[in-house]
Amino acid sequence: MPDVSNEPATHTSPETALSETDQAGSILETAESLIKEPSTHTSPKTAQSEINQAGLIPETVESLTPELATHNSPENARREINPAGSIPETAESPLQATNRVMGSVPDQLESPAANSADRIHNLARLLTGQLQQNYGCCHTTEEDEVIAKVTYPIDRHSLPASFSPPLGYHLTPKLKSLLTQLRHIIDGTLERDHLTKLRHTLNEKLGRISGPAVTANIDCPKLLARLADSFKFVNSYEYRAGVERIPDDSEFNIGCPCNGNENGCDPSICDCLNIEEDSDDRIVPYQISENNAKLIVATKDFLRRKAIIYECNSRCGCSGDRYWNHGRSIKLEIFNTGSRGLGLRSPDFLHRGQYIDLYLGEVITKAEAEERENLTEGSHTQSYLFSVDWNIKDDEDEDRNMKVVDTRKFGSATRFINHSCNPNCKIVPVSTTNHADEYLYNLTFFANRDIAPGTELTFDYTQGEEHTTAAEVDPDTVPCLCGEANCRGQLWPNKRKGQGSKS
Ligand SMILES: C[S@@+](CC[C@H](N)C(=O)[O-])C[C@H]1O[C@@H](n2cnc3c(N)ncnc32)[C@H](O)[C@@H]1O
Repeated sequence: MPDVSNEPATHTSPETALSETDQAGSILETAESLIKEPSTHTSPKTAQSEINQAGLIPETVESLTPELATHNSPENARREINPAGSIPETAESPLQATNRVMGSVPDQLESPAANSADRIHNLARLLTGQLQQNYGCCHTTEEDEVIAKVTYPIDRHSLPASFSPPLGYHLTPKLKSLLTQLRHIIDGTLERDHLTKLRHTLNEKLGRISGPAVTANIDCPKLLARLADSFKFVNSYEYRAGVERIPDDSEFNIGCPCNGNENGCDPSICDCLNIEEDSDDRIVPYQISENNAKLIVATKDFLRRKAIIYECNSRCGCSGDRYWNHGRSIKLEIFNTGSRGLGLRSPDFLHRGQYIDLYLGEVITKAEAEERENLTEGSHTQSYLFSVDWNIKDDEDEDRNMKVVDTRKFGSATRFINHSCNPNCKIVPVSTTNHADEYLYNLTFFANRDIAPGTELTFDYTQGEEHTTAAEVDPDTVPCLCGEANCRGQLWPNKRKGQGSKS
């Protein structure tokens, strides 16, 4: 690594000089082509007028380059900065001179009026002028090319490969500083360009979700990249190999005998009205919302129960249009919660019992879920598996028939719903068009209380299971950061990572 500092050791230590050089790496690369040309192409005078043309520097070139002020030819300039020669003695120290010179540059470069492309362009021109002054090189055509490259960088790799001053020359502190600034500005621009691209990609993906708008408000580049690059939003289940399904036209797929009147199905005969687990109660799960006559919501009583909904459908005597709110009717926003990764909220007011959305993703077999879980075990703490196990009776049944919804790579917006020990949503199993397929149904979110706009939506990942107490926290399990007064301290008991279970 060459010594790139011509300052006395007291001003720039070798370590600092080296690290500055490293920092300026890609700028040095950018500037390489500037110094390949012989010194005859552009005189210092031309350089000065070009720099002034750029509208950057109110002062003269001489005032910006005091070490050159007394020299009119590149020859002299070369001798001046040649390490073999001596730095002329002036009234001020080299550091003072550098500070004085550099002091005026950042102000202009940081002008809030200038956008990043302008700033790069201006800085590149300034840098070009400085290189011309110091090394007496720079061909206008080549300069234009370099300016074009740094002004409109497509990516880091489009910049030239390396830069070093001509043999026997050192970079002045001012040039080093300019190069470093250019590097920072280019880096900032590349990052902003990258973020803009990611946002665009993500917005396109979000735009393909059916129903009211789903938006993303994500400031963290890493989270944004994860979502834009490696996640696909889906509007229905994605069935994977080995998942067996009973066809919709199966003879076992029958509807209720109700002929449907304005009171809905008859609880005494309706086969769709669900039967609560461990009871013979037939429950009517819906009612018209007390606060919004146009809204059908899950009843308060139903939200307290552990039950599945068999929704009436086209095979029913009532023609299936009575109880159900078909499709999502609220807007959603994915946002960065900070400590718990991404989360979900709605800008709309949600009424207690209001249908929110489905939990969609890849439908896989239990064996496949175990394989996927083993593959990711230990590499992260996030889990996106939800068991569809409402009708599973025993271990054998589970091994043979249980399906799991995996939302790690494919999913709906609800896959961003985080856990809370005091949740405002509930996930309910809902069988819709195919009541015959007892091993496959929808996982459906409802508001279990009124929810103000902008409130994070949460549900209990161990809903329906026995809960541990805060005193029983397993230090090896995923700690819960819901922040509620009744927080149990962990997401899943006993190191369990899968979050799904019977509701
Ligand atoms: C289904 S994802 C929820 C979305 C997730 N936050 C993300 O950024 O993709 C479940 C994961 O979110 C995180 N998480 C959810 N609720 C949490 C909580 N209360 N405390 C800590 N982490 C939580 C855990 O990493 C968990 O494995």
